[in-house]
Amino acid sequence: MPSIDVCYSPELLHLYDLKGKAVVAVDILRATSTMVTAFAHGATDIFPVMKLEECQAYAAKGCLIAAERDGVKAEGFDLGNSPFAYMNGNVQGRTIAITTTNGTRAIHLSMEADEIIVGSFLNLQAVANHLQELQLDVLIVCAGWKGKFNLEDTLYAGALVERLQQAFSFENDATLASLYLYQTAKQDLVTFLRQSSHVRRLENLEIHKDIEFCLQHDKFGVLPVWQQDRLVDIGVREVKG
Ligand SMILES: O=C(O)[C@H](CS(=O)(=O)O)OP(=O)(O)O
Ligand SMILES: [Mg+2]
Repeated sequence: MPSIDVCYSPELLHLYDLKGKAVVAVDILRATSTMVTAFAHGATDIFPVMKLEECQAYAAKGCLIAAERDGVKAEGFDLGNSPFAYMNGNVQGRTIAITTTNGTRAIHLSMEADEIIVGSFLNLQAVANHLQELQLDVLIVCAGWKGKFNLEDTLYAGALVERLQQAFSFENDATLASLYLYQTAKQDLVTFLRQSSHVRRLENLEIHKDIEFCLQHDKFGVLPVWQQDRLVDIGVREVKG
């Protein structure tokens, strides 16, 4: 039986051997939720990049360029990090280059894995189904915030563990803790996260609509995976609304 484990921060990745594993990179608020939303609305591929200048250079290649710093769209970019900015037909058939504070970094630091999958509550079951087919050991990599633990990515880890617990073994405290946290909070994730650092940090930016959106389960069947130098969607292209 393959195993499942949770890494609470990209800064802890040096403790794990990623070879032979499938990594699920997660940044619920909001980078991976936004990437999943972009694919669900027709984006063809996504380049997650670390630096603003690197991202800007993709404009010359015909890409839409997206950047978030301090929770807001960086100046001179087409898009920020709100999923709602990707829903009005503007990303249909387009390639996107994106850089955010935490999510794109988590993806880049996971490059040694055999497979990198982008997870969010929005495509929770699509990820769970894929992992059951793959039969690789799984490491859920929480993007956290600037190297620190966060609640929202841990809740997602617990939700994925709950869906996979019959088919995967887990004998580590990180996985158990994420599962227990999710089971405590799942009746009302929005209320549970009210005191979280992300909600408090970005409260003035009025992103409550984004938070409620990103906490919806199984809205999309998309399955972004890393292929060669970019993310592509190998899931079911179905927008439920
Ligand atoms: O845009 C977001 O929601 C966050 C902003 S912050 O760094 O958590 O303040 O970025 P992300 O890379 O999606 O975590
Ligand atoms: Mg985040």
